[in-house]
Amino acid sequence: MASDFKAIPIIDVSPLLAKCNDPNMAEDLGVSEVVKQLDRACKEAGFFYVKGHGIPDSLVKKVKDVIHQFFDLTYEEKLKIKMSTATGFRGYQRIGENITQGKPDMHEAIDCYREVKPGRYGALGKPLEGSNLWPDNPPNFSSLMEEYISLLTDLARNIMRGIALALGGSANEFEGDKAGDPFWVMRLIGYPGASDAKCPEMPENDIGCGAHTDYGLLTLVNQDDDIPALQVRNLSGEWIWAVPIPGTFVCNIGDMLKIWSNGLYEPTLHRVINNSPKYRVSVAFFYEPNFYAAIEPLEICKQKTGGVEKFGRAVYGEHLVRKVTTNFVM
Ligand SMILES: N=C(N)NCCCC[C@H](N)C(=O)O
Ligand SMILES: O=C(O)CCC(=O)C(=O)O
Ligand SMILES: [Fe+2]
Repeated sequence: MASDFKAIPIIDVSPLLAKCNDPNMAEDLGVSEVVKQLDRACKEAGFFYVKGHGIPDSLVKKVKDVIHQFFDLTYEEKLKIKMSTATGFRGYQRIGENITQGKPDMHEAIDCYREVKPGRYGALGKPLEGSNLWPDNPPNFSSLMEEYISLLTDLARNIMRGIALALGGSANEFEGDKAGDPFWVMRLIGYPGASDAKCPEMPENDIGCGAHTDYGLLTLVNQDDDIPALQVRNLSGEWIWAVPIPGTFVCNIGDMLKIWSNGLYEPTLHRVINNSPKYRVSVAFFYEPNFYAAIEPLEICKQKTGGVEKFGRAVYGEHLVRKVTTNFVM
């Protein structure tokens, strides 16, 4: 968050996607143009919309439709897939159970993580061990989400190739032991409206999700059309709306990219306030480093920022587990 941006840029990533498996992609003019836009967006806002992403519109909509259907169920039904420490923090959490900056958030959600088999990440990964809990209805809920996760993982990996070039690295900078085996997190979130029947006591301007930054590399948000609710804070502290733009994902960078880029790119504070009378859903997909990735400033970024490391070393999985295990009252 390094500027007083008033609007969030829209980037057509199709030229990047067309060339992202070409070993000479960095020399392509179309790719260079996208890379320039990514660099600017990451420096100035930490947020950007992507269009030309190739994810079918029908899937993007379908995913939100089934989530609306789920949140319309009674608490009793929803609690059949209740999240707990025993489920590896996977599953359904009620309104007010997620805590941000010490205050309960006015949202409900299903949290999902990449599967963690027992022992896979040793003692550190133990709290997240388990498989995701999916609703029974519709019967294709889980296959729909799995298809979505697979497509978004590929898309995020390709956008990260553009970001790697923007930082002056090779396109594969984040492959291998950095994010070649990416962890992922997905939150299916529902925010009651200002006078929603599900939450009649909710006042206006109540916080759907308090101000925070995301934890990993790159987040892709698929939000309901027609309901502005996501806000991003600029340098002066003004909250800039990330209004829904049909056909796009809202993307933002996470905490680990700040370290890898030695502060060239910083995650931006954002929050959610649903003042519309309508119930809003969003799907936040978090593309993250390898669970055990050791994050320290990349040499190329250090050189561009005075040669001194601005941040100490972090392990992504430690950062994630610390957040997840302190996010809830259950
Ligand atoms: N996996 C991610 N990034 N989730 C974002 C949730 C942010 C709210 C959370 N209570 C917090 O305080 O971090
Ligand atoms: O619902 C949204 O638009 C964004 C949610 C968010 O910022 C998050 O879950 O990290
Ligand atoms: Fe977020």
